[in-house]
Amino acid sequence: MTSAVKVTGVTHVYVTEERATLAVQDIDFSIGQGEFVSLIGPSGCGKTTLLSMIAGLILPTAGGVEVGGEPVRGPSSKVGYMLQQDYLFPWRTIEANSWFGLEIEGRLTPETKQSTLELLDEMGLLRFKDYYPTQLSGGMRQRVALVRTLATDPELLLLDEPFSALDYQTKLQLEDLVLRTLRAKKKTALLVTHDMSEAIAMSDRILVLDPNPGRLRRVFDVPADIRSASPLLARELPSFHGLFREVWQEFGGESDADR
Ligand SMILES: Nc1ncnc2c1ncn2[C@@H]1O[C@H](COP(=O)(O)OP(=O)(O)OP(=O)(O)O)[C@@H](O)[C@H]1O
Repeated sequence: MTSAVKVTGVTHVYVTEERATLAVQDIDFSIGQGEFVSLIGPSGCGKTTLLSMIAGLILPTAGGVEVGGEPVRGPSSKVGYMLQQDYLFPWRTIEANSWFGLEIEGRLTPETKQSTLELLDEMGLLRFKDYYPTQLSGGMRQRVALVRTLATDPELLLLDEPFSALDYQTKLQLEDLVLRTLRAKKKTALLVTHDMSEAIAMSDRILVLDPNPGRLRRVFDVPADIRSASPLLARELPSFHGLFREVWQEFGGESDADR
């Protein structure tokens, strides 16, 4: 079966007038169709660099990236991006913000408008369609950003800390909504997060990166009982706590057993 994402021997060096920075080196991994994978690691280990290469925003210095079996040579409508900030246009209504990606791709038709309204309905936002972003809460705005990302029907979603600016309760609710939606639509997702609990609660697999330069340190498979639970209930399972300890130790943390 073709991988949804294939990263092979990828290295990226940022070159400026002052210096060259080896951001990531010799990274290999693939993501299966419909799989949800998280990328975690200390600040500066190259998470955003990797996402940018998969999105086709920057090119690898060495190695290659494939999405849906085709080499990535630039941005593509196969890939959707959701970020920490929602980047909604304040002068556009929620409905018009939701269409934005379709408009840019020249795909705004009565049918795609209708399917966007259906997505707004799925996210519990239909009655706010004529509101403006400033009239919505942070969690609602991120739900609009999710609708805008899904409206173009990408195969792959790149999620760069989309929950990190939200309060804890809203974050858990949105994690649940995003996971249910992506599973139902059989989308492939790669999430960058600093939150180990979030990575464990949402993912099928977790990739841990080392910094300076960014390298793949370890891959964790998330047990089936966690994967079949909601992100909220997953956090109560004994296997969740076991995996949390293992990942924590990988980062150099201590457990009670070490003391
Ligand atoms: N545009 C750029 N020009 C030069 N160096 C860069 C650029 N972007 C990132 N870097 C460097 O590349 C390395 C990896 O950065 P990157 O932003 O990918 O890490 P990250 O893991 O996403 O960090 P964080 O968790 O803090 O967001 C860092 O050393 C960073 O300083």
